[in-house]
Amino acid sequence: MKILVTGGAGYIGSHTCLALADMGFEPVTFDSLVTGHEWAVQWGPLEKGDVRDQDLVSAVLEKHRIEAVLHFAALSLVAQSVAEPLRYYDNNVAGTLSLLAAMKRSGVRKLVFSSTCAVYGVPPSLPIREDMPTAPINPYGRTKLAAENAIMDAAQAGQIDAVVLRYFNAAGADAALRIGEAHVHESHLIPLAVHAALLKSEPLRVFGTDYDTPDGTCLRDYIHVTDLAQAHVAALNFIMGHSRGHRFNLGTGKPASVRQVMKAVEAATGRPVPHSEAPRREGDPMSLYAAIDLAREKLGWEPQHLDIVDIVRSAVDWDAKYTADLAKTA
Ligand SMILES: NC(=O)c1ccc[n+]([C@@H]2O[C@H](COP(=O)([O-])OP(=O)(O)OC[C@H]3O[C@@H](n4cnc5c(N)ncnc54)[C@H](O)[C@@H]3O)[C@@H](O)[C@H]2O)c1
Ligand SMILES: O=c1ccn([C@@H]2O[C@H](COP(=O)(O)OP(=O)(O)O[C@H]3O[C@H](CO)[C@@H](O)[C@H](O)[C@H]3O)[C@@H](O)[C@H]2O)c(=O)[nH]1
Repeated sequence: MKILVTGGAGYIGSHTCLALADMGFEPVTFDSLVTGHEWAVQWGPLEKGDVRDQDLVSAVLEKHRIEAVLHFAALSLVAQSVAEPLRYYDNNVAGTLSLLAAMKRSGVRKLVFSSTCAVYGVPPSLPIREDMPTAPINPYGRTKLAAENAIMDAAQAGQIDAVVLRYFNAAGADAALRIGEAHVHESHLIPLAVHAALLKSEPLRVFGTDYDTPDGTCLRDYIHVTDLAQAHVAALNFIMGHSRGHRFNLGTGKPASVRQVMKAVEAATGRPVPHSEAPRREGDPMSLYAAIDLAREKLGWEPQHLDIVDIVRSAVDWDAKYTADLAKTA
């Protein structure tokens, strides 16, 4: 079965292509390479293009006789979305609407969408369940919620069948290190902390040390990218046998603070993480971690990587491999 993976040249999309191929699916990546990498597309063809190009998406759906779409393609950095909101609305909301129109034109009904825990904003209680109110506090989260709403309304109207996956913080890399996180403008905590420990970058800035959390820093739910990829395969199998719209959280359910992540990086690298304390970052909720009972029950999915040190170690191993590869090609 051929699956279109928009954003398949990106971090989570490429790991999902790997998981799809392992399970006998044929992933076809559709990606503009705005933040993705051609080298990450290893398990099927790459069709270069922008999801907002409706004619092209429709032609690709028909050329490959695609049966379902996994839609990862998006801009996804909170701080960048605060600075460039219209670029985010255009890419993430107009992009999703255009994709939905192309699917309708080409008769493809099944969709799995990458959403985010950022749609919850500041949750009323923890852990976060899917039926809690959505009230995103940054433009990125609002674009993802707008796209979700369009998808769920189309599903409610019987036009598509869709699974919306709200992931928490993706981290780590493929165990065989074939692919991993390689954002050109890196802003994520784990890779930045690893680079700081290895003295490849400036000291880490800890954004906010006065939150009402056990150690004053933000809590997040770091989920291994391979567990996320497996969840997409489970979601695809689920939606092939179900109709209408469904939403699931994907996390570990276990929170880690910024300081705990720094300790994990120290354990994984054997080096301290040089850092400074900085003001809170605009758009950051204090604590986000998931209730994952629904995904367990309906998708039959269970995260396998629960130890933050193991997750960080996987990121460290990938960083060493990627750095060595870059040095070879330099
Ligand atoms: N990384 C996380 O922790 C996280 C958490 C929650 C949700 N998400 C969501 O998961 C998805 C993937 O995130 P990621 O971390 O792999 O990001 P990424 O930047 O590595 O991957 C995104 C991919 O989409 C492509 N893309 C972007 N806009 C496009 C467009 N208009 N047309 C075609 N291709 C386009 C990029 O080139 C890139 O390959 C995103 O939708 C993001 O919002 C990520
Ligand atoms: O240099 C840094 C970078 C981050 N942080 C903190 O680390 C935590 C995690 O930040 P980051 O790794 O940037 O992830 P998030 O801002 O939580 O966003 C990620 O996780 C979201 C889900 O929570 C996704 O929707 C987004 O796409 C993805 O970028 C936050 O408390 C940040 O304030 C720092 O203290 N210093």
